[in-house]
Amino acid sequence: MKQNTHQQRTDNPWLGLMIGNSRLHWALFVDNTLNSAWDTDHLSESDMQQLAKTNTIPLSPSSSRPIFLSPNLPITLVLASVVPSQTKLWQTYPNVRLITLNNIPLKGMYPTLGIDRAIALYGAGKTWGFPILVIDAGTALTFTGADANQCLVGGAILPGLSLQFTSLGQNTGQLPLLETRLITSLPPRFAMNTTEAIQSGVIYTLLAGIKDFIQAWLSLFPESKIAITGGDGNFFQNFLQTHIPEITEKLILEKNLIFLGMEKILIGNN
Ligand SMILES: Nc1ncnc2c1ncn2[C@@H]1O[C@H](COP(=O)(O)OP(=O)(O)OP(=O)(O)O)[C@@H](O)[C@H]1O
Ligand SMILES: CC(C)(CO)[C@@H](O)C(=O)NCCC(=O)O
Ligand SMILES: [K+]
Repeated sequence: MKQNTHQQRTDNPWLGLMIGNSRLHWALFVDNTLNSAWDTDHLSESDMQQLAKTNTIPLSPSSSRPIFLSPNLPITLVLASVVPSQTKLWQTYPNVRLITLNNIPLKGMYPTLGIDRAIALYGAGKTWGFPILVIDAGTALTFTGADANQCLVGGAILPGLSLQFTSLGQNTGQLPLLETRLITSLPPRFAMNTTEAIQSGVIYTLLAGIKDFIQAWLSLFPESKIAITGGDGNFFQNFLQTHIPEITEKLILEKNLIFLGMEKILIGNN
């Protein structure tokens, strides 16, 4: 039966790796359950040499509990990547399974759709039901929606929070480079200093844009849930709750959405 083949595939521990544009996102699954998730920088040259030589992955969720991987029976690495140059580096690893759009049971996808968007969308729909809208607040901020038939409706891509600060900081003579993690409260809308003026412009414009996309989505699919993920997911969820309290009950923050999606894809019951 289908059930058994699934169990064979998923009962052993496996490591999920999502190669994002800024960093690597990892998750360890043990007994079909997400055991731990963590982020690292992209791997260095020497890390990659170690991987090629020993088939061990020089990373661990915590230094006190390293993952020791036997070269004879390497842990399955379930890989998805939006950075083609990084994908290639992992092809030396013997037990790697690359997830591509072909593995995702969504209809109507276009060929260049980002695999992270497709996995997160599928994971969210399988978890909270279709139709669904996913907001991924990462390096890029994306909206990706699917209808009740698990068919891609489409979405939008714009520079994420840090990238907006970076583009101002790096492409102007006088503007400082602001750090997202230092922002703990909303700035005044009409700011009287440079730092808060940048924060106001970027944050209120992003919030207004997100609100507008959510409202446009809900006018098409009033019963839809909206899942938020990505490095800035917390940030936006907090502010959206105060900004548009009426959608609070529809908003779901799930930091590990990409890994929920990988798990659903491995289980394979469409
Ligand atoms: N330690 C961190 N390093 C980098 N970005 C961080 C960190 N903590 C929070 N962030 C925020 O996360 C955002 C990047 O999100 P994320 O890590 O999801 O991006 P990513 O690696 O490009 O993944 P994706 O490709 O899925 O967007 C940045 O805008 C930044 O504000
Ligand atoms: C939009 C990003 C950068 C978000 O990580 C990624 O999904 C990507 O590279 N997408 C390809 C283009 C598209 O999704 O239409
Ligand atoms: K990205």
